[in-house]
Amino acid sequence: MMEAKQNGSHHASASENKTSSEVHVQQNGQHEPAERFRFTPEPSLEDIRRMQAEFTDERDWNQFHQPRNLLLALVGEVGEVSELFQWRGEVAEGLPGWTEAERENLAQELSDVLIYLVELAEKCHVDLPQAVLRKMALNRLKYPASKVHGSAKK
Ligand SMILES: Nc1ccn([C@H]2C[C@H](O)[C@@H](COP(=O)(O)OP(=O)(O)OP(=O)(O)O)O2)c(=O)n1
Repeated sequence: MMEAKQNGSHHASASENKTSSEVHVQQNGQHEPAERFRFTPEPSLEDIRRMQAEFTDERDWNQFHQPRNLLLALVGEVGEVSELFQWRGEVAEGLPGWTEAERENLAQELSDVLIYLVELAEKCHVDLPQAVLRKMALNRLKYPASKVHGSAKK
């Protein structure tokens, strides 16, 4: 977000995150449209885990950060994200009409969710990046593209 502020607009950083060529070839060989929003690659989930561990160690807060407390904190932050969307009706991709302050608020609340999620996984000894890979493999098996293409049915 620092870069976005220096550039004077979130749109600058969002467009930097878009691919320059017409079609981006993903690691799995699939193609995605050039205009799809992308993250910067860093920090990794392990970087986030380490930074949050340093934050809690420096404050002697590990004593409060047991799994159940972290889960409650996570759910509380999800509630704060929900508040930002409350009563707006459906919101289109890219959040057209949202102010910079609203976008920054959302970025902060989503970050809180991620930080608590990562720490909850750490305290439960779930290696989250690897678990995500396993879960996505299961998702692909459960919902073969050839069978479910264009259908949201379960
Ligand atoms: N005991 C705590 C308190 C805070 N944090 C960190 C993780 C979150 O990223 C952020 C949460 O801070 P707040 O509880 O102050 O929540 P908000 O930043 O959302 O503020 P508010 O609830 O006032 O909107 O700080 C933490 O790790 N452990």
